[in-house]
Amino acid sequence: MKLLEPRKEPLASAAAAAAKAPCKWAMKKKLVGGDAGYVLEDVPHLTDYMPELPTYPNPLQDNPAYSVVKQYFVNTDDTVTQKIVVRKNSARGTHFRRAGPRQRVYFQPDDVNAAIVTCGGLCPGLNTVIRELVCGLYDMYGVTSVVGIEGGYKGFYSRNTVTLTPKSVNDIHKRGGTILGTSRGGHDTAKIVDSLQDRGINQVYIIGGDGTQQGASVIYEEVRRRGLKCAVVGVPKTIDNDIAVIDKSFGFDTAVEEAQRAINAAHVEAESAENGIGVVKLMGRNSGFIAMYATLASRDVDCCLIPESPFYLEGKGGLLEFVEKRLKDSGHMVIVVAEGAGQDLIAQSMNFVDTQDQDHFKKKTNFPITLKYIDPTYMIRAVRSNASDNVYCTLLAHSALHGAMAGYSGFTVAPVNGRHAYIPFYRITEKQNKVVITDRMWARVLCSTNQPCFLSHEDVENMKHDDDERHHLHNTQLLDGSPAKCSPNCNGSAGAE
Ligand SMILES: Nc1ncnc2c1ncn2[C@@H]1O[C@H](COP(=O)(O)OP(=O)(O)O)[C@@H](O)[C@H]1O
Ligand SMILES: O=P(O)(O)OC[C@H]1O[C@](O)(COP(=O)(O)O)[C@@H](O)[C@@H]1O
Ligand SMILES: [Mg+2]
Repeated sequence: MKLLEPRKEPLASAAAAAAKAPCKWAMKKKLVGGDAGYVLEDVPHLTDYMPELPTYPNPLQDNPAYSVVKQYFVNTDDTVTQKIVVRKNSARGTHFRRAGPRQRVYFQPDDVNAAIVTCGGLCPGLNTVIRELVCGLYDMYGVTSVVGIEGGYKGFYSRNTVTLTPKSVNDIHKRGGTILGTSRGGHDTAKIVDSLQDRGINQVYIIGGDGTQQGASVIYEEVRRRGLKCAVVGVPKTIDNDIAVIDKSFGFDTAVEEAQRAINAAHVEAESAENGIGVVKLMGRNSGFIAMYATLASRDVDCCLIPESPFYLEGKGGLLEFVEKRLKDSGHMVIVVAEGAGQDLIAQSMNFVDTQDQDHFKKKTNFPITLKYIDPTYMIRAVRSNASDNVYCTLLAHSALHGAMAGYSGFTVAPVNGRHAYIPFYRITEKQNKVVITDRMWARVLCSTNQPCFLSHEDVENMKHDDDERHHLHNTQLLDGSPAKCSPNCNGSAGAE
């Protein structure tokens, strides 16, 4: 395999490209430079536009549960590195502010009026995040006013609020969905901020995916424009695990686990029939992470199809040829298809998956098959979250409310390389995370299924080149105007290995 030549001047060209096409966020970025190429992509703080705000001692220091903690509070200078793999001469690169409780807070418990809203599609763990926000605010900070907004963003101006107490949310983590309800579709930012003002809400926790976080970012801008003391905090949610920068989204583990049940059923059905094919359709309109991880976890899958990896049906090296070969070799097979995979092909030419058209396959291959199609799409996201997601959701909720109490606003919270961090909205909304099919993880899938990659050598080389270009263009501008240096081994894609 051809190795790529080391790039000669990636940093200079990246800086020049950025200068030519300044991103719409350039003015809003809060970047701080340090030694050896260190960059902090900081999040806004209420004091950015309300410099005189008073502070108070953090009530956590009097909490008996925390009395044994060696260091109660996160050092104000602590940051979390975005890139964990470095070389001897690497620039230190991008960092985010470390999440956690601060020594001084900007809200007194009695003054806090918090609101929680869930938006977008469902995801296991939504109720756990709600529960832990409520209990955390009550138990750690002595807050006693928390309301839920029903029905997503629109609920701010079309519904009454519901009072949330530790008692009312006590068991909700054992249920799927969201007790608050959710919605897609548009919303009116001005009306939402009017509602925050009218109700005296000064901390708002917004749980949702990329669309929701973009909405939260605009809400934050409006809150700031009006000069309100209101912390706007995003908690990222996506069943597809397609949010950039963060390690993993909550509910993803649960979804992959639930998908195993469908794959097992498909395997049993396929094994029991002559030339049995079990097809499982999983969520993932744009990103194939659920299909990829469910395939790797199962070991019963013969072929995994995801939106990021193009494939073709007929002819040499096509899917049908592979299916025929695998059936001849082992008498049955399991195919996992992410819903966005080969959309054009499936719609236009085959109806292989959607109509269970067994005659079609027979016509094409002269080969009798028994096809069983399982569609657990909504089942994998409607379940309650598993133990590991419950713990994850608890930490997310705690990190979120520590940030709000400490006066940060206009940020989202998530683990980056295992440590929770406060991330500016633009970093998680500017780009969707996708499976990189030139990374080792996808190779692991191909190895485990032994399926062809359905790509020519030339396609693979072109993709590698495109990835390389993208990674080196991922640069940024410091507050003093100088370009922050992207390190020579910047891999640019969160979660990639
Ligand atoms: N680009 C956007 N800018 C501002 N708000 C948005 C944007 N996209 C979606 N929203 C708001 O966020 C809500 C949820 O978005 P949606 O894309 O449906 O789900 P998700 O947050 O899971 O991606 C929508 O109801 C809409 O009001
Ligand atoms: O039917 P709905 O509610 O639009 O949801 C389906 C879609 O939402 C997704 O699950 C992604 O949503 P999130 O990333 O916001 O969780 C897609 O995979 C799927 O196509
Ligand atoms: Mg979305």
